[in-house]
Amino acid sequence: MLFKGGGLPHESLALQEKLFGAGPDYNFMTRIERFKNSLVRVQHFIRCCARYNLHDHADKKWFEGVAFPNEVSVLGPHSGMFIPTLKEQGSEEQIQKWVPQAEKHQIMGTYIQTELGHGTFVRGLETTATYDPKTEEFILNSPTLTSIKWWPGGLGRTCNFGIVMALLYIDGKNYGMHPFVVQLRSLKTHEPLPGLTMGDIGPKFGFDTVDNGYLQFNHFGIPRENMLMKYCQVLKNGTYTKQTRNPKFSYGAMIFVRSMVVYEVAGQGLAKACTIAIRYSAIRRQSELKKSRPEPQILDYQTQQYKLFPLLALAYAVWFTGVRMKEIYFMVNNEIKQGHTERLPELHAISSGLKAFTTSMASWGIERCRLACGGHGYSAASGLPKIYVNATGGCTYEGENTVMLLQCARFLMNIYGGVKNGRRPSGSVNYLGERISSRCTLTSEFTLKSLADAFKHRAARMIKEASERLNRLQASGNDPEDSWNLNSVVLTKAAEAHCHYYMVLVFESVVESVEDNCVKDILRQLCQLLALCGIQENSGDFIQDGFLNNDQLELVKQKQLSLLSEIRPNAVLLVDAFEFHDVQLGSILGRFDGNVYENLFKWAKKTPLNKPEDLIHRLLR
Ligand SMILES: CCCCCCCCCCCCCCCCCC(=O)SCCNC(=O)CCNC(=O)[C@H](O)C(C)(C)COP(=O)(O)OP(=O)(O)OC[C@H]1O[C@@H](n2cnc3c(N)ncnc32)[C@H](O)[C@@H]1OP(=O)(O)O
Ligand SMILES: Cc1cc2nc3c(=O)[nH]c(=O)nc-3n(C[C@H](O)[C@H](O)[C@H](O)COP(=O)(O)OP(=O)(O)OC[C@H]3O[C@@H](n4cnc5c(N)ncnc54)[C@H](O)[C@@H]3O)c2cc1C
Repeated sequence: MLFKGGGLPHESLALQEKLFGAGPDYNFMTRIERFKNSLVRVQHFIRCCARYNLHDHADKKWFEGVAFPNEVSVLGPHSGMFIPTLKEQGSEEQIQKWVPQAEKHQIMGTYIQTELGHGTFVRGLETTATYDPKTEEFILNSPTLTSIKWWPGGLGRTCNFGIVMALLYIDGKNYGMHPFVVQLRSLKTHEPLPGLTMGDIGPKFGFDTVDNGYLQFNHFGIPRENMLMKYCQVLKNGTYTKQTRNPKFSYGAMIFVRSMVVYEVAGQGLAKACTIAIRYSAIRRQSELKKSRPEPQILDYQTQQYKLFPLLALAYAVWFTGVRMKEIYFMVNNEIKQGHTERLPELHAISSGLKAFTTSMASWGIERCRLACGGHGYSAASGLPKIYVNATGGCTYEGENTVMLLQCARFLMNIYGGVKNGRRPSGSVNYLGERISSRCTLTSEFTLKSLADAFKHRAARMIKEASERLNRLQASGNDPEDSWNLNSVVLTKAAEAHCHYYMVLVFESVVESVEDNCVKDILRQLCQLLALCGIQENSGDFIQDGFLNNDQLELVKQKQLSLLSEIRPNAVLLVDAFEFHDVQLGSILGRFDGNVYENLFKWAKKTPLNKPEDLIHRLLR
């Protein structure tokens, strides 16, 4: 049970539900059918929560994994953003009023921030909420075309409530972005309320089961009590008060989801893709290794191992890092609730950095898994296209990845600047205060410590150089903003190096904590492979300052190749250990029983194009 903790009982419960275990095939549906099917599942899921007394969020998550395999349902924005924002930004009274209704799904909400003209630049959003002390209302308005809200999940058709991020105006003064609870649709008729123009934004790359929507406000009034008032209040007479706390608290929902995405999206998506590709590679036989011998399993080709085993190692690394990210989020969030906000900047930086780093790696990795499955990987029957289109959304939503790396880099530059002025860093950046050795200690043993040290050296050097380059750009006459932009490629690479080191370190710590020697040895091999591939793929970074020499690089290559053979006997077991049920994988290639060909044939026969259809028949006759 390296992975699951208490998840299995809830998965088994969910699998007993006929609708979840053996529903209609997603691949043969139109977008509208996919959406409707997901809504039917949502309703059934809600009934199951009541029937099985599922209140705990983690328990529901296990259930959801079976109910909505490899897709986001409209419950995602509701339970992942609407409810957490109410809880984090609402006053006690507001929490009492809305959270119980939301948890019982009597109201369904979403998080409404992005606009047609701006997503990344939150300070550039234009929707206004103007307080009118006479009516004690906020008047929400979309003053321009670009201010129309665009993208929120569930907004198009489903949700009847939303948290709207808007600029607060009182007496002509702009107080910045604040969250407002807004009823969007009638609880009786489900029609949009007067003053709101709303709908679905149309088909997308993935996310077929979510009605991402648009919303235009036409001087739409909401009661004063609907501004979430935990950190800032507007009194009846229009007086604005705020606690002397970090103004970025209103960005809390984004930190939460970014922290969850590492595990929920990147970790799960890549682990599923590896399960499919590795199981299939053990079933598929092709070509000859030796003359007049049976065709080998394609997993026996070194090149196939070289494609897949580094991704398997990455899947384990991202999974462990995602679990650690969640722990850090809840720990720091608890500290914040008790008034200790010192670690908020670090939480913002590490969640931004890891969200970007892991979703990019997972997205690239899932596509490599698809390519490694040859022709059948290209078929929807592989399940890989669906996993890819949904997971790759994580590179964009909740902060576009480049922008998130730059946020992480901003923190790293602040910390590095502080170190130069004698401050001691702590937490994930404590290594920036250490003396880092300039020569690599890697030997043919490749201890995990020596590998992690190599990544530490790389990150520290790249952060130092990014900082020095920034200073040089300013010293040569550029203003700070231009210097930042002229240095931004270097900055994103420094942030990636920091995240890469963090991931290797997390993996190393997990290996050290394992007591079973056999499991420990196997995980050590994976961790070594992860690190060695990281060194080889970024070898320029490690050689640039003479840290690693050519002889060591040759050793890296040799060890990488020998690890492929060492991992081969355990490869299928290592993906089985993720314990994904066939329903969760949604893949004929990745079936647990390995019965691929027979099921591919059955599946193809069911495709709607094979059914008698008048128009096609007439056109072809
Ligand atoms: C329990 C389980 C529950 C289930 C969960 C399930 C999760 C699974 C998810 C699957 C489903 C997901 C569905 C998809 C949902 C997508 C929802 C969205 O996209 S919604 C839309 C998402 N949209 C986006 O993500 C938009 C992305 N853009 C942004 O977030 C902001 O515009 C920005 C951060 C880029 C800049 O902000 P700006 O205000 O211009 O700030 P400056 O740059 O000027 O920096 C000034 C200072 O502020 C600091 N600081 C900044 N932020 C924070 C923070 N959060 N905190 C602390 N500090 C922060 C910064 O470091 C700096 O410090 P210093 O150096 O001065 O000391
Ligand atoms: C599937 C999906 C679900 C979503 N769900 C929601 C939701 O529920 N609620 C919601 O409010 N929003 C949602 N969004 C919107 C999402 O949060 C935004 O699309 C995202 O934050 C990116 O912003 P953008 O679209 O403005 O990208 P842009 O900022 O326009 O990005 C375009 C390019 O510009 C670059 N760029 C932009 N700014 C900078 C900069 N400062 N420095 C360097 N490069 C820069 C980016 O790196 C990128 O390459 C969703 C989006 C998707 C795809």
